[in-house]
Amino acid sequence: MDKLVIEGGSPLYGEVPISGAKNAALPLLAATLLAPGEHVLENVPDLRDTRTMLGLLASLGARWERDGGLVRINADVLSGAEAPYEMVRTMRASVLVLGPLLSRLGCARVSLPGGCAIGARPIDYHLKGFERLGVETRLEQGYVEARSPGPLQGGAIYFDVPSVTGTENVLMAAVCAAGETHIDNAAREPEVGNLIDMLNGMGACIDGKDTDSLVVHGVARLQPARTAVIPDRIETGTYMIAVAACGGRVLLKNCVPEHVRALADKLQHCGLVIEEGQDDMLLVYCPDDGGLSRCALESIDITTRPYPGFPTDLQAQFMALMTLAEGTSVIHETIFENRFMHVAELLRMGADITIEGSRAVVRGQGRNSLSGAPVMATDLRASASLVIAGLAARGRTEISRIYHLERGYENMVGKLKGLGAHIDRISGALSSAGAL
Ligand SMILES: CC(=O)N[C@H]1[C@@H](OP(=O)(O)OP(=O)(O)OC[C@H]2O[C@@H](n3ccc(=O)[nH]c3=O)[C@H](O)[C@@H]2O)O[C@H](CO)[C@@H](O)[C@@H]1O
Ligand SMILES: C=C(OP(=O)(O)O)C(=O)O
Repeated sequence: MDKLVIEGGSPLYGEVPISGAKNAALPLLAATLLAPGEHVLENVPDLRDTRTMLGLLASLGARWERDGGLVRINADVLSGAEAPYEMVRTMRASVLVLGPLLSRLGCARVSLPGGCAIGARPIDYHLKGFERLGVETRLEQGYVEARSPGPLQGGAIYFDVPSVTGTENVLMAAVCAAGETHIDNAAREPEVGNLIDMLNGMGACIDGKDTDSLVVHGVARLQPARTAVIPDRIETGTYMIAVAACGGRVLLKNCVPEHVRALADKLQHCGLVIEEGQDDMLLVYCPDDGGLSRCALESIDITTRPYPGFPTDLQAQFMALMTLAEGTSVIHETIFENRFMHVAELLRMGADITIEGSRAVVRGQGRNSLSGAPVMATDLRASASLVIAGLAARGRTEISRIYHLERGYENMVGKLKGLGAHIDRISGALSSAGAL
């Protein structure tokens, strides 16, 4: 099994380019199923998840080619309407093809994703939303079978909890439904806004972008468009936290400072200096304390919330940071019921954390408190938290099961090496040879 090997203790210096957002690229790729013709997407990150989505689109009949971040997709003829279990189980966001297939073909068969390491993650809001548009849904042999007896009709949908992919899926189903669709308590994440921009560029008529109340005025048809994927705010936040953990001074390029406001506010409280440059730059550094560039970190509490609140996708990374702070931090996870898988691994590195229901109490023991250890990644952001802990720890950390990380971080090893980190990816063959 491939591993990451990190020799911790080096501050980070330099520049890092932020990639396109996984969570924006996935719905944009799915949306290309909505209209025949050639769609062009820019700034598409090359990740395991975007490859899986391109594989899924190809299995539905779409043709695509990729040149760096530029992806051209042509979905003139759809040859199927099914997303099989083998694909959905490796990437839950495969359910995002349900909405476009319903809009284009009036039917779809998509495997239920099931739970994952961070929680049960049902898709009942998606299905209720489709039903409000006149779609009949049933569960058969682990698959959602959705069919519209006639043309889709606009309807009124209220989400009990704002769901990101639920909002995206219903938007894509509703764009060509007759009449108006109202989505209330919709998700306001920037990735939803990116999808709305793409859909409106294709000829859809959606009002209410960036609010929790969306109105879709159904249109007869859509045409392809050219759309750029927004910068990844979770990748941006991960590197910001890494600088806070390791010390140093890093310029983050091609990011949207506004999208990481909740994190920046917490990090500034902890002692990090953050300067917004031009629109697409953030300079983060730990003020110098006698040449070591490793200021003392103050602890602070966080509660995860839907955007613009503190993102659950940065909770694990922030927890790694709080183990290095002076004082106690309470981390309250309100979005997913089981998103503390990283705690057991951080304990192996010397952290002092106890879990009390949906709260983790982190007793920070200062900057030099973690020591390297062999640890195992359990999900995407848990993996990122272990990388941050490993970068800040004394000695060597080996992280196994890194395929989780590769779902969502483009070239993380290369980017960190570019900042001076001592991190390498070693292949399974090499690591077992080393063990002999
Ligand atoms: C591909 C993608 O964009 N993934 C993101 C998306 O996931 P995803 O869209 O799956 O997450 P949701 O926003 O839907 O989940 C929010 C909450 O609603 C619950 N819920 C959701 C749908 C539903 O039908 N029923 C239900 O009960 C979930 O269990 C969770 O407690 O938003 C999450 C929350 O910001 C992020 O962590 C994920 O990185
Ligand atoms: C939970 C995440 O992704 P997904 O919804 O694709 O599982 C994530 O990006 O942190």
